[in-house]
Amino acid sequence: MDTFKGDILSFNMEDVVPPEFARTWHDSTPDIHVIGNLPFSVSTPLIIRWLDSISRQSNLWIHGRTPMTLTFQKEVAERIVAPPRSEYRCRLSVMCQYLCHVSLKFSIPGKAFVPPPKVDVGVVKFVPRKDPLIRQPFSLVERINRHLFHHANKYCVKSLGTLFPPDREDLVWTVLELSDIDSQIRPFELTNEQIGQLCDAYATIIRQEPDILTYEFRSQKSAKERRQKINRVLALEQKLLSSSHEATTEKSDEMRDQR
Ligand SMILES: C[S@@+](CC[C@H](N)C(=O)[O-])C[C@H]1O[C@@H](n2cnc3c(N)ncnc32)[C@H](O)[C@@H]1O
Repeated sequence: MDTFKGDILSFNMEDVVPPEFARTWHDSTPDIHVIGNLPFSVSTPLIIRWLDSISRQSNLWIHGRTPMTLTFQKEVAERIVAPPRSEYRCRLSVMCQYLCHVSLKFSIPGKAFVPPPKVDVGVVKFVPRKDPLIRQPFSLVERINRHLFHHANKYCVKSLGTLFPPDREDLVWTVLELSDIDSQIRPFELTNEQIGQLCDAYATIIRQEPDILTYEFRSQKSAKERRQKINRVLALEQKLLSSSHEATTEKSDEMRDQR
């Protein structure tokens, strides 16, 4: 049996598989199974990378819909499989579920490991879907979900507002109209299919107005915060200058009086 050593985050598994195991995407799953007892620090970034590969049918998934069974911190496993309206529903739920059938197979108590982690472990099986539930590029789906779940419990209209510049609020209403989504539904209540409709509507808008894709709410927000901070420093400087000016004036008045 061959052994490979390396960083799993950058390891390309494409050449590990003998060609006779390869299947086409729409065939049944190949006789290959990825099994990993992952360190918690690696599991989430790794699954995101592998989901990106699944969406492109690259890396190991060039050989077909290879399933995976992987360990996660129990709470992360709950998030991965969380249905709409669940308290665990988040960006990770949608990113995993739109590309894969996911199931929480079982949990392992932390004390079963040596050394025991402080939390329990959830074992999740992923089987790539023949047809993804959302037919848009992974980066676009990722962007929509990042914005949507930034305010998972507020009305959708608020989360969607962060996708567009403040003077283009009209586009929020266009997205809602095109996707036929109620502005008062909350992101954690949305089904994967509804999120797909939002992604399609957003894709339609950026085809017409590509600049919108580069709008970053966070950098706008931090630019605004930076401006506010600079203004506060300038105001403080001004205050210090005027109080030292007052002190100098008082002192020269005092000296004049003494003279
Ligand atoms: C939870 S332990 C599992 C050990 C063993 N595979 C088992 O099942 O008992 C995770 C292992 O992943 C290794 N590891 C951590 N980061 C890694 C990375 N980026 N690439 C590959 N291995 C990594 C750690 O050194 C550790 O041995």
